[in-house]
Amino acid sequence: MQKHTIVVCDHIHDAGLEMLKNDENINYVFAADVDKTELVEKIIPTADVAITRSSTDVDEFFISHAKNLKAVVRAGVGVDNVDIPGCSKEGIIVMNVPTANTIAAVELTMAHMLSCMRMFPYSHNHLKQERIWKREKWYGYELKGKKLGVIGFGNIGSRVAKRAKAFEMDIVAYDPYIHPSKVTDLDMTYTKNFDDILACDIITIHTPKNKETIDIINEAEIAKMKDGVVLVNCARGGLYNEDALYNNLKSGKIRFAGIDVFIKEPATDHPLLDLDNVTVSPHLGANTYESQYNIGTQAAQNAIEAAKGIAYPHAMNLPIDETTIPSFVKPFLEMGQKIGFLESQMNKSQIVSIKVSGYGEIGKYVDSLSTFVAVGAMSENSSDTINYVNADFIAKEKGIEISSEDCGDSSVYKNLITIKLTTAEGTTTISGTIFDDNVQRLVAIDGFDIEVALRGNMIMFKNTDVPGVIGSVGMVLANNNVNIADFSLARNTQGNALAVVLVDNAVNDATIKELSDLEACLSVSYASI
Ligand SMILES: NC(=O)c1ccc[n+]([C@@H]2O[C@H](COP(=O)([O-])OP(=O)(O)OC[C@H]3O[C@@H](n4cnc5c(N)ncnc54)[C@H](O)[C@@H]3O)[C@@H](O)[C@H]2O)c1
Ligand SMILES: O=C(O)CC[C@@H](O)C(=O)O
Repeated sequence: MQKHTIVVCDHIHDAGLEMLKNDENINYVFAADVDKTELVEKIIPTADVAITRSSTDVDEFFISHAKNLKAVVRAGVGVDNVDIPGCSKEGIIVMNVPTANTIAAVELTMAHMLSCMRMFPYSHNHLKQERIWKREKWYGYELKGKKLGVIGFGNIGSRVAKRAKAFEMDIVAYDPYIHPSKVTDLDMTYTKNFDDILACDIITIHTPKNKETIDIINEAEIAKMKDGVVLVNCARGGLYNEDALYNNLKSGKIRFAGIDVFIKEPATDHPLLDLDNVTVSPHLGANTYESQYNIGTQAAQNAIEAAKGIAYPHAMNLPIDETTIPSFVKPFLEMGQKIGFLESQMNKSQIVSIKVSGYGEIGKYVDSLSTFVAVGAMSENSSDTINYVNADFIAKEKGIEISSEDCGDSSVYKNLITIKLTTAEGTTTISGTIFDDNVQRLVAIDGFDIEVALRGNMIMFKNTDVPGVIGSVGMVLANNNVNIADFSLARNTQGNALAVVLVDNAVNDATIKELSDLEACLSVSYASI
């Protein structure tokens, strides 16, 4: 397999860096400490995939130097510093890591809210820095009984609301893009009237930053608020207009504000820092060890999968209109691409055709699905950079016939996809489904009914169904220091059997050859997902 270059543009957890270092197919470049202009001009042109955080803007300058780039992995949630339309134009997939830092941001929001109510950092400094013990100076307010307005009730907003409820606050949530029951089921108030938010004692915001949400709180909105209102922003700078925030903190209309994010960061010179009714933090919402470990490892895993063409988890600019497809379709697209990738490793030869069949509701989406399968199948052995934009075109150029079929209802599974890959050497057919808990499972391989996970290092061993084969396979693997993680077996009516063995580490060609020399072996293939 050719080596893929992954450039890490900002700091991520060491565990993620280790994953990149340890993958023999990845050429890993750590560029977090490189000056940003140098990064873009000298390093980005070599990148197949870039991992970024909020310190690296993926803007016109960046994109114009990204000559080989297949994907950008934003190691975090917010993609407001990524030019998504610009990336789409160049066929660059943008992915984020959506929930890994949710709890960290939720807990920081609670910390700001409590600090605002009790002026905690100020009383702390008074005693610690100035050595003054003046209890009468530090009267605060309680959260209990106060109305909390939550703007944006997604991963973070909804969890802030739950924690605030534990403090016996009354919650009012504004989010026009969710079903009201998401709020009302929690015994909280859902509103479509923004004025209900403005009437709250404390307001916290948890929306993305976009045209609709920039300045969502400005002078006019603040004028409608209660005197002495408290505002918290741990989402993005500029959702509350910064000038309006400053003026109204200064006048006392806003009693206190808790701010983690600024329009321009680093914000070491910001006027808000001069006020003594603000608690600030330098964009620390994601800064817990737990969150950084989760983000770093997930970003690395997603970047590796994207670099190899296996999958693009959490892609935000897929070549389909996501508003027109039901949510159950996206995991099937991702699984289709992985199956295509798996089959091209099991059946290594010139691809002749790919046929995609969909059973159940998924049958309506087989055309989109076939593009994803083609990306997976062609990525393994192609010198071209294959993406969703050029996959069909490159397939045609290579003479690969791609077809798809809506097969109507599935007899056993609600939705099922079957992918048949034909190469100059033969045909491989694999079926897969997604179980309710969003788990991808292969359910048939070359006519054998077998249920296996679609991940890791997989050995597919076909044999005549005679005693002692499992032991011999286990022995060969043990002798070669290969540890078995999972072993699934299936038999057919022709007296043959298939074993799918998941192993902990990569398997070399010599070990596969030893397995193929076993007497009962009909065929053996190895794939790494
Ligand atoms: N400070 C930090 O370090 C930090 C860490 C993580 C996330 N964030 C930021 O927090 C914000 C929320 O993240 P999340 O993970 O909860 O995202 P999310 O996508 O789960 O939730 C966002 C919610 O906002 C709602 N929304 C969108 N437009 C809206 C509008 N105009 N009015 C009201 N609601 C609207 C959406 O419907 C959604 O429910 C993002 O801006 C993210 O970048 C900051
Ligand atoms: O740490 C970062 O890069 C930003 C974290 C956070 O704002 C996010 O959007 O995930």
